[in-house]
Amino acid sequence: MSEHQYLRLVSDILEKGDQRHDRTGVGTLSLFGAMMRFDLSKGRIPILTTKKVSYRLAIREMLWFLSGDTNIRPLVEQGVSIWSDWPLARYQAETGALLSKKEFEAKILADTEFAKKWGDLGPVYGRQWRRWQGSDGQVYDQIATLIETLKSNPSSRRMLFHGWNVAELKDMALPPCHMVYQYHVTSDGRLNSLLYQRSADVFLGLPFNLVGAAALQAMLADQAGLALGDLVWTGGDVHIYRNHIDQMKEQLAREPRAFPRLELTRHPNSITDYKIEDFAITGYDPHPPIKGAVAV
Ligand SMILES: Nc1nc(=O)c2c([nH]1)NC[C@@H]1CN(c3ccc(C(=O)N[C@@H](CCC(=O)O)C(=O)O)cc3)CN21
Ligand SMILES: O=c1ccn([C@H]2C[C@H](O)[C@@H](COP(=O)(O)O)O2)c(=O)[nH]1
Repeated sequence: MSEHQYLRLVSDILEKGDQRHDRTGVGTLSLFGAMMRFDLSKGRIPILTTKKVSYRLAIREMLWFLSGDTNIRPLVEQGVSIWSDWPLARYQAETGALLSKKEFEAKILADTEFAKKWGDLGPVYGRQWRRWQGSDGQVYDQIATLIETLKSNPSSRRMLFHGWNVAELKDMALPPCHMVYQYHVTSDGRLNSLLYQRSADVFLGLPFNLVGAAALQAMLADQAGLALGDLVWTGGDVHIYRNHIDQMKEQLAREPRAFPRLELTRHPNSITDYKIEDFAITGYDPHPPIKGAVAV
């Protein structure tokens, strides 16, 4: 029930992973189907300790999803660059301009019209979670419905939200990876969650996804007046990019430490009112960071 699960998954992939070509051209080692379970009930949050994880970026990303926004501008304003490569690639492909990521981000910040035109990722996570456009003409806020159900009918088996809106996939910069989140309330009032991730970049993406899912679970429990239970993570195509193999071996050689604690220091009335300052993480004592390039 700890970081050893992640490290075991890494060594399984390195040992038994299928060598595959992938969309990005980088190539991966991949296994299909994996599960991990983290106990959040004692106040611990799964932020990996075998490398330093920039967990604030992952929480900021989750708050951005919850805001319903799909433009990178508010992320860039907060110093979060993890989504900038995809709009930049589109800008370069469509205009032939050769800007660095830094130059592109500076233009996104300086020019609102430019940001509107080039900074949007299409109808990705935030759009589907908060404003799913139904074929009946109605707009559905899946997060609001989830919180209502957690409060009014916690034994429901229908508490989930989904990002895979088939009709809108073609307009997304990337189709959702962490695509279904399901919730469950135990008879003694603990909130469990299960995240299904169809595709997982085990070195760069997965550590962020675990932090995001745990932060979201903590906010939902706070909104619904519930305690925390387990976070179950399950992955489909679970892969290590070829240019991350050395980094993963280095990480495997490190001894994991205890996960840090998460406490929400404020209890806003709405899921959209949380701020990064509300997340108090204590006791995080990671090994040094390990760098790796993201496959675009
Ligand atoms: N190939 C790929 N992997 C991903 O994990 C991923 C995508 N693409 N596309 C969409 C988002 C963007 N995500 C990303 C992108 C970059 C980092 C990254 O570079 N992380 C570094 C440094 C972050 C920083 O400090 O700025 C890390 O060491 O965690 C992480 C997640 C997750 N997703
Ligand atoms: O939150 C995220 C977002 C993306 N990823 C990874 C998983 C894959 O390596 C790429 C997406 O490429 P696809 O070809 O669409 O699968 O991004 C992640 O791990 N976590």
